[in-house]
Amino acid sequence: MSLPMPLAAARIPPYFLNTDHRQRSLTQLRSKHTGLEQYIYLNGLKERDPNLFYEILLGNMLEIIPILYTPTVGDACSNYSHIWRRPEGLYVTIENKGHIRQVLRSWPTGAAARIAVVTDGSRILGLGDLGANGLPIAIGKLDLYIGGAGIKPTTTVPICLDLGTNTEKFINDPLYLGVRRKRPDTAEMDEFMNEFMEGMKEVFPQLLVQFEDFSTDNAFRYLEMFRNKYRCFNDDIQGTGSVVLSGFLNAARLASSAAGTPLHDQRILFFGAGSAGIGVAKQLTSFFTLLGMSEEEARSRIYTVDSKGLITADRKGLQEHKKYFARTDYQGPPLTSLIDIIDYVKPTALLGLSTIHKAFTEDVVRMMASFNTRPIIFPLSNPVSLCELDYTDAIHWTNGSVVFASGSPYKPHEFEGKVYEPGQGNNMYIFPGIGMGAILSKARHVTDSMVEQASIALAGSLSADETSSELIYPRLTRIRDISAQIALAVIRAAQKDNVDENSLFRNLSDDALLEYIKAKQWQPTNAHSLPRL
Ligand SMILES: O=C([O-])CC(=O)C(=O)O
Ligand SMILES: [Mg+2]
Repeated sequence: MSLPMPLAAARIPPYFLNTDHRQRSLTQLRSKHTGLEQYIYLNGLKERDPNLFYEILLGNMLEIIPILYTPTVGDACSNYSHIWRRPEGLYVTIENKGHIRQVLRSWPTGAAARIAVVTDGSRILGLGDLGANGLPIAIGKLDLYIGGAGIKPTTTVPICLDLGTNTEKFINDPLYLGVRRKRPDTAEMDEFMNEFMEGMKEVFPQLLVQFEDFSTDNAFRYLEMFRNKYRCFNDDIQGTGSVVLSGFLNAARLASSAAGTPLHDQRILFFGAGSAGIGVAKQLTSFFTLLGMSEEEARSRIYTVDSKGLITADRKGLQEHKKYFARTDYQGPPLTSLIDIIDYVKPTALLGLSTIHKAFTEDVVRMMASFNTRPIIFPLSNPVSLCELDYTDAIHWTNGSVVFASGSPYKPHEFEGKVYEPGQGNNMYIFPGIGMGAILSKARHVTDSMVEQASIALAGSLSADETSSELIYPRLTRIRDISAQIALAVIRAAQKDNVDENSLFRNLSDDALLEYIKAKQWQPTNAHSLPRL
């Protein structure tokens, strides 16, 4: 409602402008008792006053990101049909098949859109098929694009593809917001996805599409189908692959300076062989080949484990995406328990992408520490309630020798007089920079080398202080700077691969280009926000 000025002024409390409304909002936020209430509060603040919302996000990242993003966004998704307040993203449903373009055209900012995060809700974090409740993960990722890379809010589009859900509980919930049907078969879904992607290209010609939290088979399938046709990437395969490679490189450096194990002697055990597990394994092997290893040699460094145990090539009915890393050199009876597998493999690094809470038991962790001076243990499943290992346990059971990164945040921990800081191996360090680089260079596609260079740039971005504190990822408060450096590396890789359509950058020096990228980063205006009347 807009009122004539004198009347409008009369409705603002007389001393309002002399008070710090940002502080008031933070106090209100902190008075909420659960993460979900804080999420709802922030969501309301974003609607009332987006500038203030982003100011608060940028000024308090360590506090706010775990609410908008993992772990609390997991609660927001699980409960979305119940906490829903207002439209805040685009739903494209299976019932829209045949006229998806019209639905896309209803998005208010139209062709100005630059980045869409698209989920079909079928595998939200490690929480499974949440159907139409998946939208908050797309919103959370885009808030990180805005906060972490400086993408302009009005150019972002969160999209939930509502193709039904196989989770009975939602179909039976009277408040469930989605279409009440089971998910379609592959043929029907392919038709839908083809029409959707064609429509996206037509309605939003400048758009980068980030696929998020699709079930494993579909994650690989649509990445392969679309990666050479559209400007797109998959965050769970490529983003997670890239961020974990980066943390692994820094972890291996720390571990090898303690034990002298060179990079090519690492044995890496993946507990979990879904899109993230296999995505990370592929990123690591591809990097090893850059170091001069043969593909065979690189692949032999990797062991994968799923719910049935060590994945071996002789196993019947192995899913397609698991075949590449299936072992051909193990002959005995199937190895099913993690402890037996660790005893057989003697890994230097144990990576968890299983969504099995506390799967890394005391025995497992102590065994890792028994043959590694600095065991590398990354329990990466999200949210925290599904993480394979708590940070405090990791520190205690290894006497502080662990090199640790989890997918969701943990607080620093004091042990025997020393404060240990955990790493967060979450794709949030990578996707904002990949996105910004792809958008600015107008890359036709997101190539493997753009993803790989993002990872190398992140690994090399530690400050002297972060290196001396033995961190493997930079501190989150520096994410805007880090994203700019990653974007620079991504643009250079796009140029080398000849997929850039913005040739202006080719003549700029790295310093000049970095400056340009930073100048492009959107800032909330600091005009003192007035309440909307
Ligand atoms: O969203 C996150 O925190 C990381 C991620 O992509 C996932 O777990 O699916
Ligand atoms: Mg994800």
